[in-house]
Order: sequence, then structure tokens, then C-alpha cells
Amino acid sequence: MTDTVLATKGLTKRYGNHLAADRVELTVGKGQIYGLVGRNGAGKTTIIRMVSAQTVPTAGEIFLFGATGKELSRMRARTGVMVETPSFYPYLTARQNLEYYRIQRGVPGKGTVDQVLEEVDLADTGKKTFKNFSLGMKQRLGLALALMNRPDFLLLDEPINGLDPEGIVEFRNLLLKLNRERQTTILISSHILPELANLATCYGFIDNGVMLEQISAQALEEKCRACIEARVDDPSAAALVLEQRLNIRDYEVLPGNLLRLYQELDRPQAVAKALVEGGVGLLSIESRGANLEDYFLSMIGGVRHA
Ligand SMILES: Nc1ncnc2c1ncn2[C@@H]1O[C@H](COP(=O)(O)OP(=O)(O)OP(=O)(O)O)[C@@H](O)[C@H]1O
Repeated sequence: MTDTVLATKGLTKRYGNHLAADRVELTVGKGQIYGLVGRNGAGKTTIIRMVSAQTVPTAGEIFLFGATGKELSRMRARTGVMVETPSFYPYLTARQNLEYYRIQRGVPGKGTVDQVLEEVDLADTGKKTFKNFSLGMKQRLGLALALMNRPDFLLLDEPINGLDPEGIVEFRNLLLKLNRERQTTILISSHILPELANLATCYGFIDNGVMLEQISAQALEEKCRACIEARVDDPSAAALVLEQRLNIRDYEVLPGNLLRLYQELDRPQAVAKALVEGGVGLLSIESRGANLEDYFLSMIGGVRHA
């Protein structure tokens, strides 16, 4: 038994001269909702396709539920995958479309379709045909298809891309429910980091095929907390001044003489005044809002245009 659902070692995919995935190491633990984040073209789909055997890696290893090599295909039966919206028949209903795939894939049990439709809140769509579905409904039908074999591990490639805010919330709640009630481990990719907020328990940031960082949601939240950042000549003296004059206790000292304060967020002037009056050399001070997207952009070196 293993608590690691997916691990990749040196996973690489080369298209001609281009490395779509470059020695990617990622680890998804049991019960996690893993947010794979990267801009368009970063390599997210390529990774998901390699894990789900839709494309062959150039190099590297994939471990699913602890198994690798020849054992992998057996473990892939425990996964459900959604890469782009699957092709459904426009003139068939949700039920008819899923029944078609159920028979095609040899999934036993007629009740399966009703069960997954229920799970994705599409049980009441009756005679409505796929062509009249909203994008949110289409994505949920895609999710239903991925759920048909009762997977322990779901891999979803940009499933909330293009959904309206309401659709995003609906989809997010579905995933949270699956994770909570069925203990389904989920890997979900997105190019918009805040889309995964309140959902992912862990993040992997990818750019140009390279895994830049894996970080827990909690650690990321800590890093992205709203704060006042003050650059000073003497951080220890500055901290003492702030403790004594403003009773500030929640702060941290970072390299580069940087002080980060998590109190008095709406009073940066009072902080500046206290520092100056306390004899601290204040080089700069600014308020920083909580912003996940800024964190990601700072990691990949700002916005670049393809
Ligand atoms: N079949 C292919 N042949 C050649 N190049 C490819 C192929 N598939 C992907 N690529 C290239 O590999 C890189 C990574 O693509 P990939 O689709 O994995 O990125 P992504 O992060 O999923 O982005 P998107 O959200 O736009 O799909 C891109 O530069 C893409 O052009």
C-alpha cells in the first residue's frame, strides 16, 4: 500500500527540438486535490496525456498507486481522465450520450449512468440534447464520463476554463464533494491560479515544461497573505520599535532587510511614522494585497508574450 497516488521521475516529452515536459518530478498524495498551474503551452496537457497513456514519454518514469512499468496499465483502470471536452453527440441527451460510452467501454451496470448523472447534477436534464447544454453542463457531462469507472484518481485538464463564475463554483463544489465523500484524489490543471483557490490542497507550478515548485495550499496562502512590506536599514531594531510602539507581534524578517507585517494593514502611515520616530532608516514601505496570481507571475518572471 502506498499513500502516493502519482509520482513522476524525470518525466520528459520532446517534440522535435521542443521539450514540452522537461524532467518533471511531481507527487500527488492520496486524498489531495493537486492544482497543476501554468500558462498556455506550459506543458500541463502533455503531462496529463503521458500519465493517462495518451502519449508516450520520451524519458522518465510514472508511478501510479506505487506501480510502474508493465503494472501501470492495470493501475490506469483506477483513473478517470478528462482532457478537453470529450466529443458527445449533439442530438443525444446526457443519458443517451453516457449510455453510448458505457456500452462502448464495457462498463457494467445500467444504473451506473444514472448514478454519475446524479453525482454531477445532471440527472434532471430530461430530453434536453447536448447541443443545448451550457458550457458548464457540457463540462459536467465530461466529468460524468470520467467518473463512469468509479476512479480513485481523477485527472482533469482545464475543466473550468471558460466557465462563468457560477459555473466555476458549481464545478468546484462537485470536485470538493467527490474528494470528501468518495475520497477521490484529483489532479486539476489551470492557467488561472485563483480559479483553483478554495479547491486545491497542493500546487505544482510549471513553466516551459519545467516544474518550478510544488507547494501546499497552506504554505502558499502564508506566502501570499496580505501584508505591509517595509525595507529598513536594521530589521532587528525596526521589529523592536514596532513591538514597543504599535504592539505588533505578527511579523517576519526576510532576507534583504525586509520586514513583513501582518497587523495594522490599513495603517501603513502609522507604521512608517513609528519607524522613523524610532530612529529606523526606512528605505521603502508598501501595502501588499493577497494575490495568488502575482505570486505565480513573480515565479515565472512576469508576464511574457508568446
Ligand atoms: N503533438 C504535438 N506536437 C508538437 N508540439 C506539441 C504537441 N503537443 C503539444 N506540443 C507543444 O508542447 C508544449 C506544451 O503543450 P501543452 O498542450 O502540454 O501545454 P499546456 O500547458 O497544456 O497548454 P494549453 O493549456 O494551451 O493546452 C506547447 O509548446 C505545445 O505547442
